Amino acid sequence: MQWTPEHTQWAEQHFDISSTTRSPAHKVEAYRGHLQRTYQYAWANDDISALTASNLLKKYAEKYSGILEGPNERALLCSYSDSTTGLMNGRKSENESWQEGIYPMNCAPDVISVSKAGMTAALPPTDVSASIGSSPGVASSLSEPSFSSSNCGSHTATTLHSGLPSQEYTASYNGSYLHSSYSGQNTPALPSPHPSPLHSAGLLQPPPPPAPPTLVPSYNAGSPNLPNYNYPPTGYPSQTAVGPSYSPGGPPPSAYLPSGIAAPTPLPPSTLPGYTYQSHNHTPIAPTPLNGSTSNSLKRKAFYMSGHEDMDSSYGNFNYNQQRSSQSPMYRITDSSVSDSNRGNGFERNAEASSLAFKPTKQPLSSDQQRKYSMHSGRALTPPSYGSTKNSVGDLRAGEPYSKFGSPIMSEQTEEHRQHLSHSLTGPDIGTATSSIHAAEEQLKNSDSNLVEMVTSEILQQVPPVDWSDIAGLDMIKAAIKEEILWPILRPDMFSGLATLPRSLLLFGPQGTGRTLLARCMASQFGAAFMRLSSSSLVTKWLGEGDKIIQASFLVARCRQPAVVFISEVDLLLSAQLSEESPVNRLKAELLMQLDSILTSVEDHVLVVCSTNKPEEIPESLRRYFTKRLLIPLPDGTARHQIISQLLSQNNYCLSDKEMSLLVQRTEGFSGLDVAQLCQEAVVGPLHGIPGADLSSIHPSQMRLVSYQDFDNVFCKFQPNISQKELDMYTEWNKMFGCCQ
Ligand SMILES: Nc1ncnc2c1ncn2[C@@H]1O[C@H](COP(=O)(O)OP(=O)(O)OP(=O)(O)O)[C@@H](O)[C@H]1O
Repeated sequence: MQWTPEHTQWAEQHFDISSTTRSPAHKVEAYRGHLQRTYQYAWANDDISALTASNLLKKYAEKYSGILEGPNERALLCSYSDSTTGLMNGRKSENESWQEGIYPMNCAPDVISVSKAGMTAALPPTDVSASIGSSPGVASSLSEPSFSSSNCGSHTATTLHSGLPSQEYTASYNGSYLHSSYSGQNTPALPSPHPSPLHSAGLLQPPPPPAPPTLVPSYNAGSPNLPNYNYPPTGYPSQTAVGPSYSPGGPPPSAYLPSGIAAPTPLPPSTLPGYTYQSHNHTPIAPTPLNGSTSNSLKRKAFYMSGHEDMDSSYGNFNYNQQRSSQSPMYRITDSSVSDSNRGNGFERNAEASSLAFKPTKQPLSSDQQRKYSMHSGRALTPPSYGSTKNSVGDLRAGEPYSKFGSPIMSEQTEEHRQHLSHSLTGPDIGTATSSIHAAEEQLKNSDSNLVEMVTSEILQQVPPVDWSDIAGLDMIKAAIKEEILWPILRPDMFSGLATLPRSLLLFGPQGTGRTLLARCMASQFGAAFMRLSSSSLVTKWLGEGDKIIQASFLVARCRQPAVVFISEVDLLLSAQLSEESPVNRLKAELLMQLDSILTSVEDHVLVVCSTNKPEEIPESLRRYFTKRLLIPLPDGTARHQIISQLLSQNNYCLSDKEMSLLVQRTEGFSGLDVAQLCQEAVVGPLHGIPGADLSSIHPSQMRLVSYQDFDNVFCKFQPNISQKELDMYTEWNKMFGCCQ
């Protein structure tokens, strides 16, 4: 239809558009003017009838006059701005402060560049249905394919947004930055086929590609001591770019593809020069609290199953080998005095063995090593401990008597930790966390010192840090953990929409599939203390004082927070089969009490990770204690290949591609642990047949290479330990109660 002067007259009868002042007293007029222009724009450019346009104008004039004249005028303006005008054409009011406060793209690049991981705050309305506790990041990343014309995103676009025309600005474009609560008011979607003037003017261009991540948590870059640390790069392509979730005028270049939340990257340590995270003034838009983790999971699955090679660099398979900063505390293993075997690639059996809880013969690490590990694992993303009094503390590290305990702070790290904390925790968090620590310290002082000492030496683990790349396969699980556990805890300010932070996690599935590795990895990523409680030890060896041990462990965890408490075989403690007289009930009651307090506490930074291979034993009423329940399956072919390659890379071997494929085939149904043990048996094959006397003098280079025959010889010792029936049971349980199908 044609624009005629009558239209202007009509509008003038409805709005006073003469005011040009911006004083608060004229805000109503200014805003009305804005609305009028906005609607004119849409009206003049769309095929709607004059009558419809008039009705709409009238309707919104009434609606907005109510808003504008209300007591919370400013807030309401902010809340509704994008959902109406944004939907129209993306234009904003000339009112500067309104623009600053609202326009999300101003802050998105900042947030993105800070996270270096492609986290977008944009959540299209299509995703607002998911649940609290589910990751907005997932939603954002999975819904991004509305830019379906892009090479990387197209595969998901068709499945997830098939209803949306590609290469077009749809209503979801402008609304996509809104938290669901912003769109509570029904707004007519008057699609504008025209790009925003800001776009046209080039004011909303995607930011330049962010600098390559420099704070990626890995620690062997360039270290000559860790030549075999990482998996072959093929499985873990590097992160190429992150970008905002829009692209004016057409499909974004692939480098700007919205790629969702990438691997959590350590928050920049305070020591990094030029770090300006705290300095930007934009408040990130609260991501949408999601309902329905299932939909998330399905999206994630679709994402992963539809050729994620193109995109995984910015998602689950973030390559930690890239661009490591020597200044990041995660990479500070430069001291050659720590042997390779202690560097912790997750495949180090000695390290594994040394981490068994309650093992009295465990050799504690030397104090030097302890300090190194605490430096590495303890300062990755957030400080392992902090407090107000420098030098007021003893360290709860292994072997230190309780009498030395005053506070969990390692004195020389205190200041740095506090600075870290100011980056990772914001606002009141800092105060509350510190006060929570002090409270825990007081309690600990009144506890049985022998018990505390036992806990700090046996349960508080001094194990090498674990990187995501140490864990073969499990891409979806790793992505879910990063998005739904790590990020919300690391950046609570960005996840304020979540009613509760996910603080407890149940990893269920067959044994030996890497659940402990995952828990250790989480601790490493958090820079958290890692505490490992073995339920079987608690209910056997420590039954008499098991409840006190649990209590003391959580107390120490609070003192050492951030901390990850890992409880293996938790079904033994929570089983529905326990008789009323069973002494295990005391342990169960104590554990539930501790879980309750962790779940309800806003100040504690303690994550509880439990594992079980009998999830069905956990009574229904207790399932709720686990905010997330993730099935950790047997490794698939690719993961088995990675495990074998990784383990063999520490030896001289000779296997053709065909033989390797055969090994992968023959290990079908094996757990990761089975595969690891098979390799360990096979690699000693060349030693067989060498006379004992010669063994002491033989040089490694004189040994024959490990061959397929060595594997063949030991295969008979290994059988898949798990039946198809059990696997089906896990799948069923996962379907009913799991969070990641
Ligand atoms: N996905 C994996 N990637 C690499 N190694 C793995 C993986 N899964 C298992 N392993 C190997 O198996 C060993 C045991 O793994 P882990 O202890 O984490 O399993 P788990 O599920 O906790 O088993 P359990 O419950 O029996 O203790 C690891 O040290 C590692 O060598």
